[in-house]
Amino acid sequence: MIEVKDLHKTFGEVKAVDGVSFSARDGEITGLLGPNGAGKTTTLRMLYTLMSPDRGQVLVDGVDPAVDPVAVRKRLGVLPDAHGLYKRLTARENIDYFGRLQGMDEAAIAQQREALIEALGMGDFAARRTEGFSQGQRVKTAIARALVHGPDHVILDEPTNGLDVMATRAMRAFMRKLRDEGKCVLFSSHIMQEVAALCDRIVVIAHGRVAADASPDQLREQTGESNLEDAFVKIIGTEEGLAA
Ligand SMILES: Nc1ncnc2c1ncn2[C@@H]1O[C@H](COP(=O)(O)OP(=O)(O)OP(=O)(O)O)[C@@H](O)[C@H]1O
Repeated sequence: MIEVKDLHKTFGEVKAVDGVSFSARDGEITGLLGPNGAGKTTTLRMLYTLMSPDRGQVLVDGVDPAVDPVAVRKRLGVLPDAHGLYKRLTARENIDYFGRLQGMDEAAIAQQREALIEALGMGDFAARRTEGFSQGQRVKTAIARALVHGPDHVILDEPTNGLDVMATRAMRAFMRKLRDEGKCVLFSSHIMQEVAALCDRIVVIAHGRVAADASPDQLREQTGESNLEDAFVKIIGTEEGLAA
């Protein structure tokens, strides 16, 4: 379980995250939905130990990354907003390298890597250098790399950004599979349909604050809108920055 308590982060004049609290449970997909610039990426970065909060606390299975960042990183698989693949390495080599960084032995790396290549449909390009990969191929490689050590929790920053319809469907199916394995899946998106299609729980973020935190059904109920898209617009107060 991932818990976020009263997180704050300011960059100069910009209050990027202004008191965000929520929980993401194991065996559920939690979506952070918000318009461009709402503070989603900054929140996730504090969660996966890339950035420290000015104030507030993150707990991953009760462990605070400010106290034990290595223990937290072992529990997390992270697809960051910039995928940063090593372009001279093949997809397989990129995955293996991360397994070694996690201290795994070669047999375990090979087994996990091939299972992920199969699950993500990467067989056609796994032996190629990542230089020149399409967006979908890059995202898949970055996800396989993030999951090679078998983390309990998965954090994905805009996982379907730039993917075509087929790749998006495959990514959604993969996220459901992770959820059904009991993992805690937390992802960010500014695409309402995405969140509506996938999430057990939706945390709506606007201007660095949580504007709503509920299941899709509860959101419909709370707003009195049967259509989730209308419910989101009502909660956020504007359609700006949200893609249907
Ligand atoms: N390193 C930084 N330095 C200065 N400002 C930043 C930095 N990171 C984020 N910001 C600002 O903080 C605010 C929140 O940005 P953030 O990237 O968290 O939003 P987001 O919800 O992920 O948006 P998007 O959907 O566009 O990716 C924005 O105004 C952004 O310009």
